[in-house]
Amino acid sequence: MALASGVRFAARALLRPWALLRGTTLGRTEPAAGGGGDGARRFGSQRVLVEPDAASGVAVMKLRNPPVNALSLELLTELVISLEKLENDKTFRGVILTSDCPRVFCAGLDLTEICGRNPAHCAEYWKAMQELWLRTYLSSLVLVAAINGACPAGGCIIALSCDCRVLADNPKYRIGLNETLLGIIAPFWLKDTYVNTIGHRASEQALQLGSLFPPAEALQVGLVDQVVPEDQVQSTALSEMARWLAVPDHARQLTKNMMRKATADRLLRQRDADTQNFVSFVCRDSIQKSLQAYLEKLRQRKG
Ligand SMILES: CCCCC/C=C\C/C=C\C=C\CC(=O)SCCNC(=O)CCNC(=O)[C@H](O)C(C)(C)COP(=O)(O)OP(=O)(O)OC[C@H]1O[C@@H](n2cnc3c(N)ncnc32)[C@H](O)[C@@H]1OP(=O)(O)O
Repeated sequence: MALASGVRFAARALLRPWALLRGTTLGRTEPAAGGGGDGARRFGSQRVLVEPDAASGVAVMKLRNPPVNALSLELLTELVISLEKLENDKTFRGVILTSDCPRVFCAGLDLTEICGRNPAHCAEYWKAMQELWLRTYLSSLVLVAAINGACPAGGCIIALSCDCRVLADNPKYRIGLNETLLGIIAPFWLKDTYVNTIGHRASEQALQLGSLFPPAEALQVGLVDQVVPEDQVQSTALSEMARWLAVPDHARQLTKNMMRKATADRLLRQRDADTQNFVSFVCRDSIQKSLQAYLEKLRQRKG
């Protein structure tokens, strides 16, 4: 009951994002720990914490959906709204995207959103996923992913939509698109994003094998730009940000658009068909069974 109303609330907000601003902490600012002036005030929502620094024009956006930052409908909605809010505020030129959950950047799709759900819910969920990807991939802001934990599947896609990726050097923090291992297929726009980042041959191999790369291999294949000790992820992300912000915004933004527009347009042209494909695929009995089995395996793995 509570979940159903939460989902309806999130869905309404996706259509009318400002609806979510009422009755939540989103849009409300509060002093950041140890902060004083306007530049140190933070805002956010239940699942996304935003720490803006007006002086530098950089905000740190933290995913906070424990235990593993699975991309629930609510988290997707709140991420889109928080990003939009920063984009509309001309004070900000860059965002560092990171996790507030220990050891996990983002576990990808929230499998409970597509297991045992009706087609209408799966469609609504997938549209929210498309929306987040389009918003991040085409964002006018510089986005740096400070990857401080495991980063499979949908988590990897969020990181790949950023302009630059810094990964903590921990063998448990693997990154990649592992969909095939769940018996599902990455949609074409995830595949395109992969190819745009690591090239065709490497993507062909990694996608079919469902490879999750440990840090050194992720660096070697070009999936991330830097691998650094865990306690240096944030500072390195800030240094990267400074490098990107040294470029005039208009030139960088137009260049980003030139590089990414064709890929995004491909999804924009076939958004409804992509949604229908997704829904008919995940609602198949055989796919539902393999998703259930995968979730069960994850639950049993514990302890
Ligand atoms: C022909 C047309 C084709 C059209 C397209 C069709 C399909 C496209 C489809 C999809 C694209 C999919 C992309 C995805 O993102 S799928 C999700 C893939 N994610 C994973 O495989 C990650 C799974 N999780 C993990 O490996 C680990 O949890 C992780 C390494 C992230 C963290 O490990 P840790 O040991 O810290 O935590 P756990 O004990 O494993 O988990 C805690 C808790 O969280 C639950 N959980 C984990 N991941 C998910 C998830 N993705 N969704 C929902 N719930 C998750 C886990 O079950 C535990 O729950 P509980 O036991 O505490 O109840």
